[in-house]
Amino acid sequence: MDSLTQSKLPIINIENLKPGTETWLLACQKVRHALEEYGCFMVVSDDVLSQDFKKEVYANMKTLFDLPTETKMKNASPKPFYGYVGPLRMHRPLYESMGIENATSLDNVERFAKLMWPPGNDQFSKTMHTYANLVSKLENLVRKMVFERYGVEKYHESFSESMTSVLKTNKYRLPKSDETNLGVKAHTDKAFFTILSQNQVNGLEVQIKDGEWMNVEFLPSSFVIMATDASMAWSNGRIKSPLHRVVMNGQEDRYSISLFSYKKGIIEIPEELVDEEHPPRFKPFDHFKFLEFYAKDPRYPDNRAIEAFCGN
Ligand SMILES: O=C(O)CCC(=O)C(=O)O
Ligand SMILES: [Fe+2]
Repeated sequence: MDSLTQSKLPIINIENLKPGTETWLLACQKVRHALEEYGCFMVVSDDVLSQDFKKEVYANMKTLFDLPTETKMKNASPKPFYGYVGPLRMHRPLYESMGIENATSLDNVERFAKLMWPPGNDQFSKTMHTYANLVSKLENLVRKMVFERYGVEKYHESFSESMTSVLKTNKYRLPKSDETNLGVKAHTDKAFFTILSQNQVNGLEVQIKDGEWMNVEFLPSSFVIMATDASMAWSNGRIKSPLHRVVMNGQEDRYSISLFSYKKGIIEIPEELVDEEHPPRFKPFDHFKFLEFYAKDPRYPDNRAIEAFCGN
């Protein structure tokens, strides 16, 4: 049941894509296919994430997680999973994470940096702000491709206007000999899309079929784009929200960054995606209320959460 498979995630080239061109149309087709089949895919782009810049991002992240726990705990937020999440000795000893809300605004990153390093940390702020903007642009591009491929591009602009995001930085330390090597247990994400990168240490596994886990080998300068419960519901069940987990088998600590995009307010299921063959599976739902619902009752780490919240 729990076997690991060697197949690879689809890799989609997004460099120099221009809407309306043949290559754009082909890429949109591949994106939709990958999201329906796997719920995720990889993009490789040295333009978006050069090796030098990636080194800088992950070096800054290490300085953040090296801060004392009391300092990291100052990053609190009323929004679930936005603030500091520390390791849990019994259930999740290896993992900690730190969210920077709306890191696409330099002011927000500077405010965060002042909290961590009074009176601030210019290098950290500039680097993470630049990173957040690069991945946020990528998220917007992918979302545009998805909307277009489903024939609902007319909703993309207004949808984008109410998007917001959190840059969630994650650290997984190496397990001691008597500890579990499970970094994060199997779950589906609750954002709209997740855009993931990592340092050089692999560990992400995605369930591609029932019981079959695939080890994701990140290529240099790559991101994994992952669909979520919210994008699955938006697509009236066409897009897959993949179960994934992190398992630490390497020799070094693993760092990763998840950009979680959220829509402020209600997510409507486009009427174009509902027909006789595809009866409506979900009611319109408030994205942040869904996140709160899940946080209060995390009984279902998988997509049963969205079914319970707004399933028909
Ligand atoms: O670290 C990773 O690769 C995955 C992180 C993750 O699953 C999450 O942030 O939801
Ligand atoms: Fe996740």
